[in-house]
Amino acid sequence: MAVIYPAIEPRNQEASEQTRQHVDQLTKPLGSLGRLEQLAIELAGMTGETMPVVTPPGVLVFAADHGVAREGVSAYPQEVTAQMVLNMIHGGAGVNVFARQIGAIQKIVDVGVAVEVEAPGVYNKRIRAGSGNMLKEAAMTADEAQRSIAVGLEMAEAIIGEGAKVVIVGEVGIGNTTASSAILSALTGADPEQIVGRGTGLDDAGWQRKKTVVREALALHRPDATNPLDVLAKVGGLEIGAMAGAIMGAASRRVPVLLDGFIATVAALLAVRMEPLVADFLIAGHRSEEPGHDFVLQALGKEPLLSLNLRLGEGSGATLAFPIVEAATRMVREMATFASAGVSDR
Ligand SMILES: Cc1cc2ncn([C@H]3O[C@H](COP(=O)(O)O)[C@@H](O)[C@H]3O)c2cc1C
Ligand SMILES: O=C(O)c1cccnc1
Repeated sequence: MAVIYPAIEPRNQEASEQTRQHVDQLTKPLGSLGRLEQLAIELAGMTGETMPVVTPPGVLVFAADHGVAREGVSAYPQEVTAQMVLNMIHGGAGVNVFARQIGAIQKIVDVGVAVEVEAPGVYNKRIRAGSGNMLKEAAMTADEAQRSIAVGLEMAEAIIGEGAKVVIVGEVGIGNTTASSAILSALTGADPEQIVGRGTGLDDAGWQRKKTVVREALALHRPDATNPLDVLAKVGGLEIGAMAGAIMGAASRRVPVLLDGFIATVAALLAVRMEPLVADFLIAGHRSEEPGHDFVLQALGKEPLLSLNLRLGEGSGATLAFPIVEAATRMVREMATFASAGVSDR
């Protein structure tokens, strides 16, 4: 299968400029709403609407397992992935709580959990029963990597078709901070020593082991930094490919993407390396505790909205940041101007 990447248009500069002029007429000292003003101007460029609407948001959670989990690189066992998928179907995961709070459309997609979770409500897009152990073999074939991207593209279309005006991508997959770290090292040349973190909470010995696993997997496969698909196939993960596809799909529909933590942001970097204009549609939701997150945010040139010491994933940090994004659009639509309110301008 050869996945065809959708065309992506840059931001609409005229819409941004009109929104900038409107924001400067609102009843507040010039520039006093700081980054909220910048956010409104960026949202106008992304959507092409001078008064953008971001409700309802859509949350896509992609789930898959990782062969590398067998190397003791997570504080939790692999069964947790399937168990958390079931928990999400019942609405009990962190992301579900915060997604309900913001009135989000939610979808949970199985791209390759080790043991199939048969529950109504799970989108079955299984490509294989977990990726290969990157320490011994490629995580996926090139074909499987392309199929994972296609799943993301399809799910972005589905949630946008149901009305989502912002897309949040989340994930669950024990071992996926190892895969994300390997992708980030492969794409940027970052030293694993600097970007590999403790994930779910590894102790010192586990953390050292995880760094060694990433270093050895990269030495074994030598992924081509200029070929994001090669990187995804060799040291990536099924849900990470799907997240990259969904991010690309949203960007192609001019729907802003609100990024979650380390894993989602690494998926965004993959998407940007595939189609650079994707970067125009990204908003960084929060800064995760995972040390590689700061590194990948810098690579993308994005400053996060929140810094709450989160290290959960699932899309949780992005759902928490959403009210700020919504506030930026309400500021544009609902605040009075100096003229309309009869307030003296300077
Ligand atoms: C109960 C539980 C719920 C989670 N929700 C997200 N993650 C997060 O932790 C995992 C990645 O960390 P590592 O690479 O260390 O395995 C992923 O499942 C991610 O979504 C969870 C992890 C656990 C244990
Ligand atoms: O930042 C994240 O996305 C993250 C960090 C730790 C564990 N799972 C996810």
